[in-house]
Amino acid sequence: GSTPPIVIIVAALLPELGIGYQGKLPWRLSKEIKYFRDVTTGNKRNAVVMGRNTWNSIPNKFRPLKGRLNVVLSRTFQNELVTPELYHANSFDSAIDWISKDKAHEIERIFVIGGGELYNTVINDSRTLHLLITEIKNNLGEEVPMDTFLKFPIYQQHQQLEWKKMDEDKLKKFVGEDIEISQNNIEGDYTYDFTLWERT
Ligand SMILES: COc1ccc(Oc2cccc3nc(N)nc(N)c23)cc1
Repeated sequence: GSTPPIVIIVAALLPELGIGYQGKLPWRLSKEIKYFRDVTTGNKRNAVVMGRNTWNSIPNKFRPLKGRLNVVLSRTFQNELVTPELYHANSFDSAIDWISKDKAHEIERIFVIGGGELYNTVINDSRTLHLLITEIKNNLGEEVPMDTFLKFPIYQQHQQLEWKKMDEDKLKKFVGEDIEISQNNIEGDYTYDFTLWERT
């Protein structure tokens, strides 16, 4: 069957595009987590694809992420449906192939949810057409400890940009009208905006 749209969803600290420190998110932004849960859950069944380290750092009681087909990638996995909510795959391609063939689950969207290694591979996959990036800024301009960064070629001015940031109307249409989109959100030391980027 045809492959459902592949969407990267990530929250990153500008300008370096930091996303983590020692396997954890450096911030706790409650409205942002609600946005992540609501967008990836959606109204029809979606898949969330993640690397093994990301899966292992989700507390047991919160995994699999509920209401979504969880797909975990590891080079040492056999390709197998472990439970109706959990698929193991040994590559991104074999995961996409299985999801595309799997009629039982009619997946609407495939969300890539981390971590860094998977993000930096999937951004270069021509099948990835949408990025949902929560752009975070630190209000105090202080250094936030980070050790994982997005290598996304989208903020460079000089090169012919293949990625374009869409306006808020397109973001609202993409995530669905029942998702509350507020901008310039302030929580603790951070201010953040929800953005949608499309490959031209
Ligand atoms: C440690 O496991 C996980 C780490 C990160 C993760 O993804 C997210 C968690 C919380 C909020 C998130 N927000 C956005 N915009 N994107 C993600 N991928 C998020 C999901 C699981």
